[in-house]
Amino acid sequence: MSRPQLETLIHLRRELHQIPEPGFQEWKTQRFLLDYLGTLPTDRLRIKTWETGILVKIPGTQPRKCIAYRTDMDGLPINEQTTYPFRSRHEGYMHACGHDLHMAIALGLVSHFAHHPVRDDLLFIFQPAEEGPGGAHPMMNGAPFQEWKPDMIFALHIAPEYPVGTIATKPGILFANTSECFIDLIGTSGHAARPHLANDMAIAASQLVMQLQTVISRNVDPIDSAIITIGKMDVGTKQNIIAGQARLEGTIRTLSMETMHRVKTRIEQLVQGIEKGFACEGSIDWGANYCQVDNDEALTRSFMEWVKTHTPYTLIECREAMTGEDFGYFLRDIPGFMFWLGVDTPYGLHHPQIEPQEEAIGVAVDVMSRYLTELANA
Ligand SMILES: CC(=O)N[C@@H](CCC[C@H](N)C(=O)O)C(=O)O
Repeated sequence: MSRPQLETLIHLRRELHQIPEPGFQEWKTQRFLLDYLGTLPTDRLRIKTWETGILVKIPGTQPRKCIAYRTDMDGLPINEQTTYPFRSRHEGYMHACGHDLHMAIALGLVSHFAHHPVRDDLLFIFQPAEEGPGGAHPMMNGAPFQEWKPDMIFALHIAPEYPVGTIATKPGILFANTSECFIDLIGTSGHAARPHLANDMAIAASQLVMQLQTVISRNVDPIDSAIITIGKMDVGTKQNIIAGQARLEGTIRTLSMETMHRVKTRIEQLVQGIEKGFACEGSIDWGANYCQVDNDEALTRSFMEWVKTHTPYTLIECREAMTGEDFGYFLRDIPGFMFWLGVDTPYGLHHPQIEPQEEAIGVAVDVMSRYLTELANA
């Protein structure tokens, strides 16, 4: 890709970076993407919207199959702390998981194939709500996707830990099963000086958080992997009032559905124990569940070999990660894979200071435009 083409995509990424929006509220993002798509040779593109998402089909010259590429679109509730002059204009929201880069890459690919037709149909999917509550599954059930259902599907995710020019993936499970976990405990509030007349949910919640970690250390096979992270606790109302309620918000990660089931069962038992032990009421809402990202063995192997032999980039066969991705729903039905794209930043995903190297956009468009061309013309 030429320097001016890369500059255009970097500009698009910076514009998108300034308007991060929560899942299923990506209306400005959708408008921005549609406006850019409108500048491309529109006689070559078929465009449909679904909620805040977009599907773009580029009909092939002699189609035998349809090949899809997917990007996510949503931002995260994080107060940005980067050094960028183009920081988020949406107070309290940030593209801290690379979805701004992911979208710029997808736009680069649409632009490329709008000007360079291939034999098979191509479908570009701009999917809302990856961070939650999950847009992939409902989008797949929607009419536009059903009408244009692809035969293969691919996606990438930025990887802070790898240098620019690195592609990392593996056949089989790449990302974990996930389930959100919201636990409410209801007791009785009261005066700080009269604890015997109240039922303190600060104590109950603290004990529960500690007990939850024993599920990982004592109920999961140590050769297997699982995580329970409680990322948020909301307890009580004031320092001198005994807390009558507590809410724990977290996420569970496992490498199999069986382990997910076991972990959830143990959490339910522990919450029942807290109810008995503290004479309170407990309830659990499992929120959004994502199935594992399970890369197709043969397609992934042949892509890895192709990167090694046909590109100047570094290919790493990585280990699975406990990250979640609702792209797993696409891969449950359609063969394909996801890979990591090196963006070389010391700050991890979801960090308020993450500043991915934008040159990686060029690497991704180069790799995927060449790979999709080869598949679509084979
Ligand atoms: C790539 C990435 O960071 N994905 C998120 C997916 C979150 C799923 C859901 N909201 C949950 O928290 O379980 C991740 O946190 O791994």
